[in-house]
Amino acid sequence: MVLKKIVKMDKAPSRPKGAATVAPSRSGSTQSISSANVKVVVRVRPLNERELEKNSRIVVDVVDDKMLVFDPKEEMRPFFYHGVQQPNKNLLKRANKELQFVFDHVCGQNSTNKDVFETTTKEILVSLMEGYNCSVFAYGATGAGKTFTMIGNEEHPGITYLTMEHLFYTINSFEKDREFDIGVSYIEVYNENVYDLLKPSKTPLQLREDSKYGVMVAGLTLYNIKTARELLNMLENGNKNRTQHPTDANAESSRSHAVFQVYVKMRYKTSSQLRIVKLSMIDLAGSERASATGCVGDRFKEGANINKSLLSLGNCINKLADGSSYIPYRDSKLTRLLKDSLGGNCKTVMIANISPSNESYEDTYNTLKYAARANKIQLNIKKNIVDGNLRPSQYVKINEELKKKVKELEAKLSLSNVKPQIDSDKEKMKLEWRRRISEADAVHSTLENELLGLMARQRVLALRHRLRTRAFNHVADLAHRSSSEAMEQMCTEEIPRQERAAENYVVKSVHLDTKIKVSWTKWDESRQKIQVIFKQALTECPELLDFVEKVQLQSEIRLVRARDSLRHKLLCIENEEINAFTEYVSDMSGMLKKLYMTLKGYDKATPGLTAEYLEIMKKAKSAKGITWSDKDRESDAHFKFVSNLDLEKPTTTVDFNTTIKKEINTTIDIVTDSEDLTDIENHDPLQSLVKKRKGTPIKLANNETIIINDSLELLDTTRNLNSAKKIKKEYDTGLDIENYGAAIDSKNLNSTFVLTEKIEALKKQPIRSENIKIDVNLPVKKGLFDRTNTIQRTLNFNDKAAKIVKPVVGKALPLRRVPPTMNGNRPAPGFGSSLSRDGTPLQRNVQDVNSRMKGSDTQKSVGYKAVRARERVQSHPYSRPVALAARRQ
Ligand SMILES: Nc1ncnc2c1ncn2[C@@H]1O[C@H](COP(=O)(O)OP(=O)(O)OP(=O)(O)O)[C@@H](O)[C@H]1O
Repeated sequence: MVLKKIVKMDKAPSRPKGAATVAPSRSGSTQSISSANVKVVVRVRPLNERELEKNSRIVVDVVDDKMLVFDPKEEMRPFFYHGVQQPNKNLLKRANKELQFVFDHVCGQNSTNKDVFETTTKEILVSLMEGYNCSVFAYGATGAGKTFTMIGNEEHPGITYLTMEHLFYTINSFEKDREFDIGVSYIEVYNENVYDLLKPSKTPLQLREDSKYGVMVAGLTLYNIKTARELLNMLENGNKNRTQHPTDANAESSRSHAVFQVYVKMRYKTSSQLRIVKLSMIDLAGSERASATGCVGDRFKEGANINKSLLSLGNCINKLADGSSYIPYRDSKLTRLLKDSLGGNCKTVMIANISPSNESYEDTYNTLKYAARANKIQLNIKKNIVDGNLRPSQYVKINEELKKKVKELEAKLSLSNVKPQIDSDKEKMKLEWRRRISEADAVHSTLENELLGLMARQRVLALRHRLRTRAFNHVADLAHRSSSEAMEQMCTEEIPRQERAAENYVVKSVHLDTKIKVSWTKWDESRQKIQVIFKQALTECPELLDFVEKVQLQSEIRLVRARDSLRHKLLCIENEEINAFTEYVSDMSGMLKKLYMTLKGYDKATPGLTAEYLEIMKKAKSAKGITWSDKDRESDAHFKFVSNLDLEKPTTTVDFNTTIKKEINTTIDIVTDSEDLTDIENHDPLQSLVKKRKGTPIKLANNETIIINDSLELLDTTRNLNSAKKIKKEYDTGLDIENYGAAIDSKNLNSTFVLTEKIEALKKQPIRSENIKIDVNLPVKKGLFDRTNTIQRTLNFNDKAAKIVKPVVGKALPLRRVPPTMNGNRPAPGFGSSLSRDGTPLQRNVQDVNSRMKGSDTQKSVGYKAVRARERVQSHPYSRPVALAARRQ
């Protein structure tokens, strides 16, 4: 099959910079084939018969496969003058040039075409199959062996045949995934004209250059061949058509440039992608000087054109090697034809053929210089490594040293190849640390969430109990001395319920405290463990800092979220409480107004009462709703406790109570009976922390009366139960409520004592449900153990050294009804007066109790009997006057 005319050249892919293979040379120089895109191989042919006959001096010394020395120094032969050996050299002898050349490869006189093929086109076939255009030039003077190298003969086929043979072999190996078409052409450029050697014609072919199709030879015939054998005949026939004329240098001197081109069309079976690459093998005309041919006329003109095109080729190669942007392809037909086969994406091999004989001294020298220009980059390398004064024998030594160095470099290179392994080891280590950190963090976060959950429960429980206690206070206050029904309900329902609640609270608190302690210990251990892991990880992989910080940040976020959640919960509870409290206060104020108006209607509103009422109105006005002072909140230890989640110090309820104790140095106000009890303001230094309220007078065994200084802010079961206890006592004994203080036994002062004992007992028992041992080291509270987030009160009733702290407002101090005076005069009855409503003079019970304690049992019994329950009701400041009641009856 004949492929006609136009062959579209695919743009071959550009070769990546520095992707060339670097091979050590025997001379120790290192060369990069692709660095200049031109590989230069020098082939030295053997001496021909004529040269042998002339006993020509060898002017080319091939040192190794990379290096040759042109015109090497000769061994000094003894020089005799008039039969006497002269110490100086032969002055008649021309000085040797001794030029060292290093090329990509040097083929010596004994090298075969096969050897040349191995070092030239075999390599570039790989590039051809990858899609690069390739060119091989045979350059040299006439008779230097160009045609022998390119075409050869039957016995020694040239590299064109060997290349095609190998090409077919390569194609076979690619046939699985590609389809190939091989087209060949054989043309010559003679006197700047192009002729088809396979289809001889006297009419030269025209070169066409198209932006789309590149350089084309119009009318050129491409022959499709299937085997290398077909090529041999083709080449033989083509060569016959080649312009040859005998010259002085060569009887069959080629006077034209023969260009053999192989077009390889590859179609990829999978993608149907088509690619056409071109291999050009050019047997150049002899490069000798025109004068050397001894030709004149047409032959001289041939030589001039040959030189012109070779000069042009040399210029293009030089420019390409220099990286110039402008390449003078248009200077000759040859370069125009080979435009797409030189430089750029093309791989070029120049085979410089030389004769070793001094007969061709100038031509050889010129060829070597030409080849060296083409191999410019390599020449620069040569200058660095070659000492001009070295003898060939020394090159062997240098060669060995350089080989050693190359081995070292290769070893280093292989070491550098280990780096990715090291990197991957580092990556592995990083991953391992990440895994360990993540695992430790997962465990830690679970423990942390558990701990935070328990602490939040503890806070919610404390707040709920506090609010419950506050509510109980109000009920107790309302029931106290109000009515027998209320007192009965208080004793039978409220007090037992509150006691049960207090007990439950204690159990739950202790239980939670214990769980928190256990959980915190685990959390703390895990925290220490993860800190160690962080430290180790950062020591070994500092790059993990970001990851570690991220994990730490996540932990902080967990804490912040837990705090938020707790505060939200507390806020909801307090909000409900505020609503209920607001309603309660509203009802209270309505009731207060009714009572005041009733008293006023009966003209019983005393100025004191009126002033007090007005004061309350004033406060209500300024209150503008319920305010929660920030200042008060800040100083409120309970508030601090419930609203904070401090993982560093997981305060237990017990710890919290201890803290309160430290903060508020609990004082028991022990007052002696005083006339000023009603009027004296409480100036307790702790007033900023706690609001004082009316105390409850208690008669002690040593005749002293104490008043427990209760705090509204630190509402506690103690006070409530004290209050409730009073009610209970009064109710159970039926004693006069105005003298109940004297009847209270200090041993049963309040039920908190009983609760304290129960707590102690609880502590000694294991908690069955959770199977967690209660920490027996919990601080043992003496006296009135505060299990209800209240002040711990320690009362030592036998302590004679008990200090009188201060008197407390004594408005509510019960007054004892005293018998009428002998003269029957009674003080004016009324609220706050020393007279009862029926006019019976009233006396501070403290004094009365004191006197009774000092008196006989009979006196005591008389004192108790003096007040009856009915009178007690009537003596209530808000009860209706007897006279009025009697009138109604
Ligand atoms: N390496 C070689 N081994 C043996 N003989 C060789 C070798 N090189 C060349 N010759 C012989 O030298 C002679 C000249 O060789 P050749 O024709 O190849 O020179 P040429 O460079 O092509 O000359 P021209 O440019 O004039 O065509 C031939 O007879 C060839 O057989």
